[in-house]
Amino acid sequence: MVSISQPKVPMIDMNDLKPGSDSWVLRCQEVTHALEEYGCFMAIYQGVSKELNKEVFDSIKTLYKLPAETKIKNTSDTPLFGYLGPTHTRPLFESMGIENVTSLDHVQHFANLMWPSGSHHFSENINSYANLVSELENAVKQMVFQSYGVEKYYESYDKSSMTYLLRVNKYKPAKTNESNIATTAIHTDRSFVSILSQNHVNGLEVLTRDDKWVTVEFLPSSFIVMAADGFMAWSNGRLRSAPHRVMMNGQEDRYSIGLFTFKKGVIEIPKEFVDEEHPSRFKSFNHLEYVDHMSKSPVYIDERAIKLFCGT
Ligand SMILES: O=C(O)CCC(=O)C(=O)O
Ligand SMILES: [Fe+2]
Repeated sequence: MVSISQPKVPMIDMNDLKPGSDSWVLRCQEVTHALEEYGCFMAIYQGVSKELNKEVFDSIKTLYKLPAETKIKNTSDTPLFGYLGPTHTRPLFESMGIENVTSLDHVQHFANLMWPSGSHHFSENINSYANLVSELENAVKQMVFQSYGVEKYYESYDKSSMTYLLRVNKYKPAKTNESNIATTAIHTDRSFVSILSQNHVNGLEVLTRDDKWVTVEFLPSSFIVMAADGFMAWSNGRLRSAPHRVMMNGQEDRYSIGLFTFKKGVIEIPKEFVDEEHPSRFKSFNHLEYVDHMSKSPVYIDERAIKLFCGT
């Protein structure tokens, strides 16, 4: 019998890593290689306990039961960072955003808008979840910087140098007469790094270098780590900002959570990345200006956006 193996995104165990240990050094290479080849990998990471994970997903289900007039109170100065309701072109999708989610005050502000008379442990849970996932994000950045020999720049990308947006998404199953393709359009993320998790319903697909769609089959305690436009440009194109989309095929609601990170201020392309063999492909740019510009005039939603904004 001929078995055709489906391509899969690489899986990397990100537990118990101490900078400098043998397993850290090995993982640095695996992480960087995965982000260069696929633009993403599946991180097995037990930093978020099963209990916290369950509470967070349960509270998101409750959040989406709120009436539309409450959900639209989730607004932002940056278009696309607040509530997005179902539209004609995207009838299955709803999304809400919590900016500066690593700060408890900001999550409480969001929770007070949604539940003026109290919200149990929503803020504490979401804030802990975001901070725990941000540890994974920081380890990934540190590993990539280290494996490229530019660790001296890591300090400018540590937690205090980034801002963290949490988006919680709900996808309804497609009815038989609805196209399931249009759940989300093919895009790359405007962030530096994106880290995604989901309930038990699959749907995320990533485009490989040879133009094949890979369905991500999440495992327990797993997160998809993606290099996004900011990280790709920082690396002068060494890392891939992976095009992806969501397709709903089953009969159940899908909930996903994305932690999107943005550099406060300018992303400088390290001079070490530019030489005769690797000509400069991107100019230094202000990351939040890029995000703001692209959300106000979204000419492109894939990797052409960053090339248009700061490509050389
Ligand atoms: O829901 C997902 O798995 C992906 C969401 C996504 O691509 C995004 O919010 O940018
Ligand atoms: Fe995305």
